[in-house]
Amino acid sequence: MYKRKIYLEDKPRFEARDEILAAFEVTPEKELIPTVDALGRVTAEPIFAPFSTPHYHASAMDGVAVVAESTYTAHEQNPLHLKLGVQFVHVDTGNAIPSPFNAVIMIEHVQVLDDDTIEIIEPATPWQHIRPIGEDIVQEEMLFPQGHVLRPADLGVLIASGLLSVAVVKKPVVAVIPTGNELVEPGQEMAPGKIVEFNGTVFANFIKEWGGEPRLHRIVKDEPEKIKEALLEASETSDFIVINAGSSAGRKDYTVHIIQELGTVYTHGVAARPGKPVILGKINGTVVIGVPGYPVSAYLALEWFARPLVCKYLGVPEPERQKVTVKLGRRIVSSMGAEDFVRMNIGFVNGQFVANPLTRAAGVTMSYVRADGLLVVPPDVIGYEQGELAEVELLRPLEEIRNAIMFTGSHDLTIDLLSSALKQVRTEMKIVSSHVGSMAGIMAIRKGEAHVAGIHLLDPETKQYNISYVRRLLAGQEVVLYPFLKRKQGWILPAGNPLEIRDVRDLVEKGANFVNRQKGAGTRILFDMLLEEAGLEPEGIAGYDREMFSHLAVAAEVKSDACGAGLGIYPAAKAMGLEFVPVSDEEYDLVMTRSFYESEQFKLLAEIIHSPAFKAQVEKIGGYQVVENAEPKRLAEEVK
Ligand SMILES: Nc1nc2c(c(=O)[nH]1)N[C@H]1C(S)=C(S)[C@@H](COP(=O)(O)OP(=O)(O)OC[C@H]3O[C@@H](n4cnc5c(N)ncnc54)[C@H](O)[C@@H]3O)O[C@H]1N2
Ligand code: MOO
Repeated sequence: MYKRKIYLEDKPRFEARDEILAAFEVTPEKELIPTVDALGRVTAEPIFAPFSTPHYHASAMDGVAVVAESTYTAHEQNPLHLKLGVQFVHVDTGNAIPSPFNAVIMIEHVQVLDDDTIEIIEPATPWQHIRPIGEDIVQEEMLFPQGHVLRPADLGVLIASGLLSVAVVKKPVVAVIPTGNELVEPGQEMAPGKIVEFNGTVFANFIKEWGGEPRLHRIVKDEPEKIKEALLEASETSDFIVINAGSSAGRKDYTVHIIQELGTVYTHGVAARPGKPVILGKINGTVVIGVPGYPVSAYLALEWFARPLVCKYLGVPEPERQKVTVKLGRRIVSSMGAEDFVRMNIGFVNGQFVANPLTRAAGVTMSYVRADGLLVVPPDVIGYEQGELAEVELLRPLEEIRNAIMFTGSHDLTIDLLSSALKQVRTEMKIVSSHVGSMAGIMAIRKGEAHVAGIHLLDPETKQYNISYVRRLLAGQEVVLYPFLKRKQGWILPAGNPLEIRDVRDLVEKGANFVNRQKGAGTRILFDMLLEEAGLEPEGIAGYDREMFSHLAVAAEVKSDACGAGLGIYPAAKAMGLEFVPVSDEEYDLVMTRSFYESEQFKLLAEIIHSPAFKAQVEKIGGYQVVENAEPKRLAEEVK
């Protein structure tokens, strides 16, 4: 029985990395492979040209080959006539130049008088339009040094030089061992408590991308003997080992003890999050990296420690990510003494890169998938204020980020449809959305942190949507309120509407359990207005204080209670198979700066919004209508 290990170290990441790199004693092997398959491979030795290219004097143009010295008298006033086979021959591009000829005249500069006579009015200079032997490659020249990563054009040079096979560094074999009793192989039945093993596939493909050769092991149970057996076997057959999960302080986290028993543990725990509980050690002369189970922690730890080993084996430098300075759209808090890796969405707004953090939960794979970049907060920094500038490492090409439309405010299903329709017509464009609610959306526009925000805010006094809020919160700014959708708000009720709820009074009279939305939500404002109009008090509503943060959460609550009732949008009721009784049409509009409104990007969006295909898609959801023929309101002009 192993004692549970409770305390992990907080070793600086680079210290841990240098130690494991030093412990990884490599003797890279060479292999001879066909040149046609050598893309991305690393040359194992310098490569020399066995012969020159071209290997003969070749014509560089279509024309005639002449002896330059015999053309010197040619002049406009003194045209020179040359005879075929004696004073000239015809040549095409690439043809060998026969002796004694030493120059080519382009066919355009030749007057053909008859089948075997031409006239020229300009002399040729020796070697004009001839590619001499070795113009491209000289015999014995070094084509590539050792450690060169072969690109498509490099393969061309090798083949042209007759080198049909090439000596490259063998790919390091990396054993990938997933562990855990809760794991099942992909495709197997997933009973509650079972998790499909997917980290292994991700690791294998990262390793492939970096130039290694992964060997994905089947799942190993959390049993010390099984883990030991897998590690020992892998230590014989691989250059290094990546073992996943069981790295922390849980009751079944044996890995660290096993590595200790079989060899040495250099590190257990680095000062970086997520990814902290990493294990670095060696058994049987083979380096082992124990990466945490949580996917995002795992991917980061793999990159910190496995990538340098692959690069060391191949003898290539570790690539660095492109960095860009961004303005932070939100405050970022970080722990003192440890690095924090924050996944960020990035957009290009008003000539500046703006970034917002995604969730920091290490189990949310989509946060890594959706991230445009990583903000690495150093150990001695406790965070950044909103609006501060910081440097972010990019996970996507800069162009992709530059072309993204930053959407914020209240989320709606139709924004995803809009995004995919946009991508269909302009492959380089996309919408990146962060959902912060209508009010925060308006503030983001005010601070120049997004291009466009979706809002639906009812003014209880004027009974109008959106305009009064925009006037108040964006006073004096050059913004446009663009009418977009009407969506049906209504009662969300158990299937068949057993309590026969028709209006707000019925909630009280028929004893329904209401499910409310959080303060500030558009739907909450609507409900309070309905109460006031009916002369009812919040205290009279059972469940008024039960607050949910989304339409779907309300619907889920209603589904679990035969007397439940909520207020929300139709698609939420439909998704849960519930009854929907319409109450009002809510106006969901877009607010944006005037410069974005006038941009090509928005013109394209507007075109899509009003296209028959998009309208049909939106109406198919149910409870939605695209607003037609309504004038966008330009706010600053109104104020002037
Ligand atoms: N008391 C403490 N508990 C934990 C600590 C700590 O310091 N003290 N650290 C936490 C941190 S941080 C992390 S990260 C995790 C690491 O846990 P393990 O490496 O022991 O991993 P497991 O608990 O076995 O798995 C966690 C989780 O990861 C998913 N998983 C695992 N393997 C796979 C796979 N092959 N494919 C897909 N997903 C996988 C799975 O959802 C597991 O539930 O520990 C914290 N706890
Ligand atoms: O630090 Mo753990 O590695 O968050 O997920």
